[in-house]
Amino acid sequence: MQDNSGKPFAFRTQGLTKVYGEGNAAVHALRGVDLEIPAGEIVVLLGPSGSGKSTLLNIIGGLDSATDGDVYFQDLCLSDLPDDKLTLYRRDHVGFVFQFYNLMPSLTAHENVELVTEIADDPLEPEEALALVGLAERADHFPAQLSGGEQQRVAIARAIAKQPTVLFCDEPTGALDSKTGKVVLKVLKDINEKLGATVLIVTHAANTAAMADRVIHFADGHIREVVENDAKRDPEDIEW
Ligand SMILES: Nc1ncnc2c1ncn2[C@@H]1O[C@H](COP(=O)(O)OP(=O)(O)OP(=O)(O)O)[C@@H](O)[C@H]1O
Repeated sequence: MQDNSGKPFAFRTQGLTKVYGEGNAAVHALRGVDLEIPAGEIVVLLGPSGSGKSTLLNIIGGLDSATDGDVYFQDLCLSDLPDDKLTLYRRDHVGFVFQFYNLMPSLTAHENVELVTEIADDPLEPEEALALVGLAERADHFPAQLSGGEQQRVAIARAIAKQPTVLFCDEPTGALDSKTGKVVLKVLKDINEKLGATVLIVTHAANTAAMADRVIHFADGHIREVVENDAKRDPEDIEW
C-alpha cells in the first residue's frame, strides 16, 4: 500500500477503537483512529497522559488487540491474525524499547543482546548491534555496571539486533537526563538511517518532535493533528 507520492506505508489504521472494561467501568482509550505512517520515517507521538498513545503503540506492535477497526502492517491486516501469527509478526518485524530498559541483570550486555539473536532469522552479531549504539567496549559489563543511558543503549541494541522493520519506543528517554537523552535519540536516528527501520517514538518530551519526519498529536483517544516536519533537526541540536 502506498501514499499519493508512491511511498509505501509501514502502517495504516482505520477506525481503530479500544475499550477497556465494560459498562460503567468502560474506558475508551482509542476512539476511531485513522492513521498512515510511511515506511522509513521517524514518527513522534505526543499527547497528554492517558490520551491513548501506549494503547495505540501496543496494538500496532502486536502486543494487544483492538476492540474495533483495522490495523495494517504493510499489506498484512493484523486485526485478523490469530495469536500465533501475531507472535510471528512481532518476532520477525518488531523491536521494542521501553522507558525502564528491562535488561536481565544477571547477563552481560553481550548476553542480553544474544537472547534475541539466538532466535531471530537474520540477526546482526551482538558485537555489531552493540557497536551501532556505541557500546562495543562495554559488551562484557553487567547492567549494574552501566549508566542509565548506557543501559538504554543496550536495550536498543537488543531491539535492533533482529534487524526489525519497525522500532517502537515508549518513553525511551523518560528516565534519562537531557544530555543522556540526546545520546539515546541520536542512536535512534542512526538506526533509522543505517538499518532503514521505521521508528515510532511515544514521548512526553515535546522537544523530541524536532527530530521527527512526522509528528502525531494525540488527545482523548484520537488524533488531533498530524504535522510533517520540514525542518528536521539533529538530536544534538534539540533544545531542552
Ligand atoms: N489495561 C487497562 N485496563 C483499563 N484501562 C486501561 C488499561 N490500559 C490503559 N488504560 C486506560 O486507557 C487510557 C489510555 O491509556 P494509555 O496508557 O494508552 O495512555 P497514554 O497516552 O500512553 O498515557 P501515558 O502518557 O500516561 O503513558 C487511560 O485512561 C488508561 O487509564
